Amino acid sequence: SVTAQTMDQMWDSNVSGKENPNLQWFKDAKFGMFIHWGLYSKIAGEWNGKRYYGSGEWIMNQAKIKVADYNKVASTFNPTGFNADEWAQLAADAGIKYMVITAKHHEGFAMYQSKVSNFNIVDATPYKKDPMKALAEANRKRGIQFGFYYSQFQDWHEPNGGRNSWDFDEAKKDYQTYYREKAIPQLKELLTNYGPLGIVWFDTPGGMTKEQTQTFVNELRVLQPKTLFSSRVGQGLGDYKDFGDSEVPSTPIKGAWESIYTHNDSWGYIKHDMNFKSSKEIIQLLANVASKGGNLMLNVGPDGDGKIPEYSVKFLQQTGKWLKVNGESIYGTTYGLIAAQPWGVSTSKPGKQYLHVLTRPKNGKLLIPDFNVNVKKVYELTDKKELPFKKIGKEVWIDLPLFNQDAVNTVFVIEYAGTVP
Ligand SMILES: C[C@@H]1O[C@@H](Oc2ccc([N+](=O)[O-])cc2)[C@@H](O)[C@H](O)[C@@H]1O
Repeated sequence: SVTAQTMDQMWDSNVSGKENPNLQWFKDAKFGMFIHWGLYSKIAGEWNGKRYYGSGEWIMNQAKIKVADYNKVASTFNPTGFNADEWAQLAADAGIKYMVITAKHHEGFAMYQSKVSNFNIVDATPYKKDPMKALAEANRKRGIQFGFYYSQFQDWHEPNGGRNSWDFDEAKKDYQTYYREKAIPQLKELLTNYGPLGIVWFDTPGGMTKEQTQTFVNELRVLQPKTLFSSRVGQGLGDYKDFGDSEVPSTPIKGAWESIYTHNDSWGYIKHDMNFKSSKEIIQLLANVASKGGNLMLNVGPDGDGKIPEYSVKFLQQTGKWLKVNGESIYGTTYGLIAAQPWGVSTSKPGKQYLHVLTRPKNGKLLIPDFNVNVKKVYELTDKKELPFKKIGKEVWIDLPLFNQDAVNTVFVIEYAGTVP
């Protein structure tokens, strides 16, 4: 049988140990959209004719671009192609239940109207509009939870912000001044001006002691007590755990957690990175993450004109088509009680195991080597057609119907009585 690791075995788990009561929607959601969008989206991975690879949102750091030069990018940033309903509708069509977008990334530029710093999309660009107002509304209309990513420590625009060591001497920085004068007031704007937020997604803590982080968290939580804080707030004060980038735990994990993945190889838009994951890869990744009890938040990187790349649109819509008929085997499930097998993985609901057959056994005979419970019936999820099965000791053998070999994920349901040992 399957044993799940519990959170407190993880270093940065929620030290209070008591789970945030507002986590259920998150745990049932299973599938989220991450959006990295900023000035780096216009730079698109090329600076002074030189192409950069990896994470496009790091180009200011990779190319050691001076703040004075980087500011100029804002003066030509004009995403007239941005359409909030288009983005939220894509999320809905893809079967996505929550969206988290970068309000401010390490570059320090606010992708919303900020009274705290004029280095923002309304005051520093010809665009002069706040896209986050419309995006929050467009998601709310579709019942999609909405949240912001905020780089609380790294800010390469600010003399006292973290980690711009090519303009400023890191050792001379007073991070507390930056937190007090920019990060905290901006986070308060985000928790005040865009309606109820499902999530604040913090990234890479730094420059604060445990006590200072506790004060920081308390000061923000009072604004929206229900909002979930991601684990990268640091010091174990988050509500759910985020694994490293493009990382899935090897075994099931109890508690709320999330795997985050790029759709190609970059979070921010890079025009020369076409290595997009197919819908087959996305659907199988989602099943894999769900089988271990977690959420998948898949990223898209819109370009400088506010358009989501066509391959992201195409492959997400295809993923949505699969979820429309198979969503029962993902949404609201918990980790599978049948360990990963050569044919695929499992997810759970009370008295049910969903078998995600990613690779059809050549002879059509599917083996569950260790499932010593009273199996009541087995059927295919989509057409509910019952299938013959036999129990031999603790083994369960299922005769699979013919289905096309390159089907990305065909789901069968086992209904059983009793508890899986
Ligand atoms: C989602 C990503 O998060 C961070 O990168 C990290 C942060 C932490 C880890 N980690 O803990 O493994 C890995 C990449 C950012 O630097 C990056 O630009 C992107 O936003």
